[in-house]
Amino acid sequence: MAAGDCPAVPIVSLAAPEEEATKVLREACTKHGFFYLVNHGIPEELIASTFAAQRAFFSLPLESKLRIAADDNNRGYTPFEEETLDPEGSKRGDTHEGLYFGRHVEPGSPEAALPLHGPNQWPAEELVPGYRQATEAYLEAVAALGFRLLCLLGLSLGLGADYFAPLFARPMVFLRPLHYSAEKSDPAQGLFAAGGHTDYGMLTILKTDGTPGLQICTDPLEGWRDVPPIEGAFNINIGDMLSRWTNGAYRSTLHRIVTAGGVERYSLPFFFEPSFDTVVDALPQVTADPGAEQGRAGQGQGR
Ligand SMILES: O=C(O)CCC(=O)C(=O)O
Ligand SMILES: [Fe+2]
Repeated sequence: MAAGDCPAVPIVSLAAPEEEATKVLREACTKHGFFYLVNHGIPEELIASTFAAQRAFFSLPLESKLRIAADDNNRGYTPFEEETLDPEGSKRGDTHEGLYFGRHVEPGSPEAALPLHGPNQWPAEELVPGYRQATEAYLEAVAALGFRLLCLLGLSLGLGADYFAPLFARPMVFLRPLHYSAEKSDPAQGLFAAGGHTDYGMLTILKTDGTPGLQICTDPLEGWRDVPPIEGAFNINIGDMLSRWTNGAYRSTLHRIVTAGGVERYSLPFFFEPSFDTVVDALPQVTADPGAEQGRAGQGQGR
């Protein structure tokens, strides 16, 4: 089957009757590992103000950005080409810079002793007025959306709407605002905006500025195919953790960002993971489709 013949990535609507949304979700997660989400309830103004805040931050001089360089808890700024999501397939680092923000954890609290837990690093208010307010509001809204999706995921797996929430009592969340340069990607030369990888966690809730670039590979024989932006929609994908939880029934699909050049790209991936002490093991009551994991063979690395 040629890449062009692949069925398109499904669209899940939160306004649809629950039974229908659950059915589309299951189909999407077993076949693609990706879906679009519409009627999600996150106001467009909040999304617009969050993107505006990121543009303002990333346009600062490098030394200002480095003042909040990522710390040991993986919170803060990472410069262009620092990250290489597919080290085997890349000749240079990925052409993006980014930031990480998590759930605020008070320094000195028992939780702060855990890896990756701690306070966020915010740019100074006078450097980027309103940055923190917009970004925190977005983080909160998208985390609430994550909890709504957990209900649907539980239903779609026959586990019940309330199965996952207790395992996310103190969720590990990371918002990762990204800024891609206008440099054209060149896969043949090992140059990527973001190299091929799977996400390591449960669920990624991605908003982009509408600039194309996202590609997925569900089967190495089919190659890479575009997942074009749909106005107003989120792109959601399953990570390695949920794939393991479901015995591979829900796929963690390879994806990458390949940019056409001449235009910068901004995106807001949000990584939604269970509490630090949640044990993730294959659920005996969920069975895998034969070959569900076949598209993952040996490319890229998890993030
Ligand atoms: O920038 C994007 O559109 C997606 C980035 C991505 O796949 C990631 O950060 O894991
Ligand atoms: Fe990713």
